Amino acid sequence: MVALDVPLNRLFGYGVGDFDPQVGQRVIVPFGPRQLSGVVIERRTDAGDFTGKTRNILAVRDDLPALPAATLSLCQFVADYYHHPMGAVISSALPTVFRNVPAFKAPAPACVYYTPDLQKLLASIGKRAHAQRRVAESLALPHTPAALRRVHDSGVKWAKGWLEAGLVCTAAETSVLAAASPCLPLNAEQSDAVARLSSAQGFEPFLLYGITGSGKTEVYLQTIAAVLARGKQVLVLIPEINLTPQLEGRFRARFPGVHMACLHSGLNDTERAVNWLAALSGNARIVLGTRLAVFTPLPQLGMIVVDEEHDPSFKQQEGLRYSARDVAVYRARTAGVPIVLGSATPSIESWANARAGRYQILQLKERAVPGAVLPKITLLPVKKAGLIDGFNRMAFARMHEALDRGEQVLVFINRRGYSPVLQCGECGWMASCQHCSARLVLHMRDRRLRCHHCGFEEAITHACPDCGNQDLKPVGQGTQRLEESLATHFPGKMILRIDRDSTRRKGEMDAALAQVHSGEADILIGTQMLAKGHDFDRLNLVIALNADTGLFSVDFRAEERLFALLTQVAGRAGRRETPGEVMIQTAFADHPFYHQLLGRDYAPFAERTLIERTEMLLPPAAAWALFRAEAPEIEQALAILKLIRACFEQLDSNLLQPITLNQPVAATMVKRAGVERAQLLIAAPQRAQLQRALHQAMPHIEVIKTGKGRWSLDVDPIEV
Ligand SMILES: Nc1ncnc2c1ncn2[C@@H]1O[C@H](COP(=O)(O)OP(=O)(O)OP(=O)(O)O)[C@@H](O)[C@H]1O
Ligand SMILES: [Zn+2]
Repeated sequence: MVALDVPLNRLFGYGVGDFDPQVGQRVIVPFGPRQLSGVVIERRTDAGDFTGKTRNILAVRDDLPALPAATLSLCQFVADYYHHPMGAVISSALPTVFRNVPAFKAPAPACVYYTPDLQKLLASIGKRAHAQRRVAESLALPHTPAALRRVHDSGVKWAKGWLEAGLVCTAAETSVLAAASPCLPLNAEQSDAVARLSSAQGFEPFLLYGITGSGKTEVYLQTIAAVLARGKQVLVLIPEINLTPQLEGRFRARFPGVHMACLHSGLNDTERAVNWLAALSGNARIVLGTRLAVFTPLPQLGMIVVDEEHDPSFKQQEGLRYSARDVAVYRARTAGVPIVLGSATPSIESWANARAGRYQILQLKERAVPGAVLPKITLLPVKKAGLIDGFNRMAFARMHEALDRGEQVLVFINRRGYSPVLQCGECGWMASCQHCSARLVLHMRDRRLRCHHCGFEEAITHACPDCGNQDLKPVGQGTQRLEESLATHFPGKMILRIDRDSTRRKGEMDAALAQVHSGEADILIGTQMLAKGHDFDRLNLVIALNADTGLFSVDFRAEERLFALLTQVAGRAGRRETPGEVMIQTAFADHPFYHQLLGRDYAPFAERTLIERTEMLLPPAAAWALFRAEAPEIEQALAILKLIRACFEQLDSNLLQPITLNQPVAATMVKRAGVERAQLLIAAPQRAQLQRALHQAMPHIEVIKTGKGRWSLDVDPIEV
């Protein structure tokens, strides 16, 4: 029986022919007129049902060793829990190259070049051959071919020449032992955490609840050292943001002799496949990756770390809608290994688990750098009259002071583009997307109006299409407008805007961060990309604009997210000896949310939120499944959901009894990318009850005729 990535929720039977495929092996099979790559899930000796028309497999691919049973059963759990076809789950768990029919040819293993005697090497190079001398000097430290090419285009060619001349050596990338960055002497809380984590036996889930800058990373590093010393592999999951290089650097510096494999979207398909195979073979001892890495086979898994466990990017929002954090916890349990979920603002789900005693709490209450304290938070009222280009006067005053002291300032606004609305001053018309129920965002630099939901764009209109008025005004501000106005208020200061538009191309983010670290940049304007995880030395003042937008959302998780985001943003300030200050501009200074934020203590907020959720029967006090449907017309989408709802109504009464069946409703943003959307929420007090009902209902739901529409299921949705 073979699992194939086709939209049918079943396995497919094939004959073995002349092959001897093992369970977990990759095979090529005929499927209609096509050939597909699949994975053997089961071998049956009773050919009973399959004689006659059964076709044979065409090939067994040995580019991929058979997947271990643990990986197959993890995929099976995910397929069952998220109600997704097994073939599709396996396919998404595998690196892309193994989803294709052709065999994957792994490139020769990367080596590094270095010189044992730099003086001798330099002596062999002409004084004026500056480029060659530069490459030679770089070889004092081991360089991979790719790194050498960055030094100079001909770097590798020259290194090969010197290799032949005996002036340069090569070594396998992993065997080079540079000096490890020293372990920091831990404070009492950190060493308690490391002690408890490294002595954990079997499945033990921990919540590492530590304020920003409390040295959670150092706790991971020293715990990982202990796990590696026992000969085990470690899986480290991090959110889908541009933090990987920084974190990767810290890990590599600490464990220079250890083979570490990264798995994230910054790698090409070949690199991913090579790293993944290194994990599977056991060669890679540390796997550091984003969401998808949770499926990486690790034969000697000894511990799982989920950093910033509250981050929404751990949940995939399309196709296989899994939560990598939840899957990681399941994986740790079946593998019988400890798992640590780290955050300054744990998800309310994990908070509830810790409160219920299911997770052990390890708390870090102090900032790690001696003398560093949490920043002071001030709320600045936004009264229209008093604002200068959107800023309270006080904010400007503080910015001047900080810049005069030679420090950096971060202005945080979670909105890219120039302004979110282009409006006609006469009739009130606003530029909207033709395909979505959304406004078009003005991008001044390239004079375009863009939809941030579907990617639609058009040239800026110069006259109102409704009344012909030529006075169209940008309303509200985004990062680009902020950049423009700050440039006039702070002439001569280097302003660096970091958002998705300014870092689209490869290397742009690294270059920007380098400018922050070198101190070149004075004012940073950033969206949430810059809010998380970065460790800057000279940043003591953070100003957050427009935070209120998260406060009045229909999504019950909006406050939780805003708290996490503002805590992260605030956490960038004052990470060294100088105390930081955070100013949040708000029109709702009396809102209980801000009171709790001012307390800089997440616990009271989490407690209040958990009580509210329990009273209102919201997750985690209930289990949710959300069916979404989309169709050209909203009525069609609603009709599909009515049919789905009917499948639940027909369940046995004991299955149906604990279930709350809501009515299908239009989505908050009805139209998106040209289709209209609706949703149907199914709830139950417990996950198991919800799962039983889903398992009974799904076979009926899968055969519903959907006409021009389609539906999808999101178990444990994080956006509603
Ligand atoms: N025991 C220690 N003594 C001195 N400095 C430390 C210690 N532990 C960590 N640090 C330093 O403190 C700073 C913050 O640590 P780290 O980045 O690990 O914090 P974090 O808890 O992961 O923060 P965040 O949640 O904001 O990402 C780093 O510069 C780190 O080198
Ligand atoms: Zn659109």
